[in-house]
Amino acid sequence: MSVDTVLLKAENIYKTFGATKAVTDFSMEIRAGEVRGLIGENGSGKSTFSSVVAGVYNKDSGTLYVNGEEYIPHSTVEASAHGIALVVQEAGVIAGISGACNIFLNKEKRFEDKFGINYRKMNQAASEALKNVYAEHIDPSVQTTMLNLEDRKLVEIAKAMCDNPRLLIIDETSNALTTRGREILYKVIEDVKGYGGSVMFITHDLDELIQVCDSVTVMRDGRFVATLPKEKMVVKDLRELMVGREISDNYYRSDFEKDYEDEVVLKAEGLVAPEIKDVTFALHKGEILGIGGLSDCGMHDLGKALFGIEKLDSGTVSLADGTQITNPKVAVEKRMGYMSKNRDTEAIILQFPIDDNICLPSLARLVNKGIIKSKDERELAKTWAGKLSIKLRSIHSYCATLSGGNKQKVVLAKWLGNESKIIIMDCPTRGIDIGVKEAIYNLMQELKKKGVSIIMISEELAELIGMSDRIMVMKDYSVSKILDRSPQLDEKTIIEYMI
Ligand SMILES: Nc1ncnc2c1ncn2[C@@H]1O[C@H](COP(=O)(O)OP(=O)(O)OP(=O)(O)O)[C@@H](O)[C@H]1O
Repeated sequence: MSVDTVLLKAENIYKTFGATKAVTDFSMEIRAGEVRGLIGENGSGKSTFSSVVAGVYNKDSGTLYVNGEEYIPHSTVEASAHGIALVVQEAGVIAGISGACNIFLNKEKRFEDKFGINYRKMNQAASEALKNVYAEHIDPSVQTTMLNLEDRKLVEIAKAMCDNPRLLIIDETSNALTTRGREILYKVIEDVKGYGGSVMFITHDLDELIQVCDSVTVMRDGRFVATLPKEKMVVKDLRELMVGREISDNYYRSDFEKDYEDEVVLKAEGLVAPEIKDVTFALHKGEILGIGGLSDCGMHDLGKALFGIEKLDSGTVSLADGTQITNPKVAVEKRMGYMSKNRDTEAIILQFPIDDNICLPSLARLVNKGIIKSKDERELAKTWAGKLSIKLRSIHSYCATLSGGNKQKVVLAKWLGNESKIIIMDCPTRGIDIGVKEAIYNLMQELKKKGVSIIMISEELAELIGMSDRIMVMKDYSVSKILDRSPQLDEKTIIEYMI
């Protein structure tokens, strides 16, 4: 197929959800062999459009063409039959069944013999599919619930790639991956290009976008804004096209003097768990303590342990008043908050309304004479949804109807609404657009000024350097170094202690 062939053409696509106009009069074309970025603010319609192309949603109107022929997918199975595969933003695998069963979902017939499905053959083929996406370390017979977030994503990528799709759609996946996972994803994209296929790549990371994509289409409020070739992909211009206003280049802190109190609010002493080795540190009032390292260095488990979710083999997490955090109930009572990296499964309840999610940690505070007035609940939820500019149709809508970035804002609203004094944020700006990122960093500084202490676990070195008072670098499940905020602190220094 020539690179001039238009593989996908979308003409005047409309998609609404009730009163929400998710995609409006949107048109674009992707050529064979092209890697096209698709960017836009949270809620601008990227996932909805890609889901229409991948057969998840029916469009309201407009026309899709694949290789010049009209294409009307009614399901992902039909889309897959047309060579279109989607890797979704969050949980894309089915829990409770093996990686192999996920990879060959709806394709089980391929392994049928006179005795039924031959799972040995299916596992063999799944091993091959995983190998093709550089993920041979995953055992395809293992249930996906046993795998970590990255490996679940790799199973999903293997599923999408198993029949060499003509168009691979990757919706905001890199932020669930480690550096190694991202390298794998980029190799897969190169492979698709190599056989003449195309990729639609959705990301909020503009540096990654420029590195990976040949061209980019910008969406705003469900509409087409522009398509730019690689040579015109400049971060500043892209930000402005997305947001429709100028965004400052430097949204991190500019102060470097010690700017937190001596008072210790949380002490972790000799923490030991399967993936934590003898971790000891103190968190101070008004401090942003960054925790960085390679994704499997133990920092995500540490976040859980500090909130009492992960059981410790030994060691203690204690607060200034002597309370030991042994479970999340005590943590919430003591005004601690925890934002999990696994948003859809651990941080919010998708099938609950937005207001219920926001109010969940605050219920004890909302009780008045044994009852919770729905007016109080609504007010609390509305206040925080407003402060964080959550893009929603109604405060009673289910969280499942929100775009990824807006779900992340609900998680934050939940802990701010409870007036948390200590917040553990695991990858707080994951899936967040550039405008909201700026707002979250400003909010962190405001919280700090009010004496709130923040533990920010992050895989983004720029974010750690830009926002932390101190950075605790972890390696092989233990603390390798604690670095003070300084204008001289650079990524290279942190990396030296990480690897
Ligand atoms: N299933 C649904 N039901 C109702 N509204 C929905 C549904 N899915 C998406 N929306 C709404 O459609 C709009 C576009 O959402 P979409 O998920 O496409 O945005 P996005 O650009 O992918 O955002 P993000 O970068 O945050 O992932 C949002 O207002 C969202 O709340």
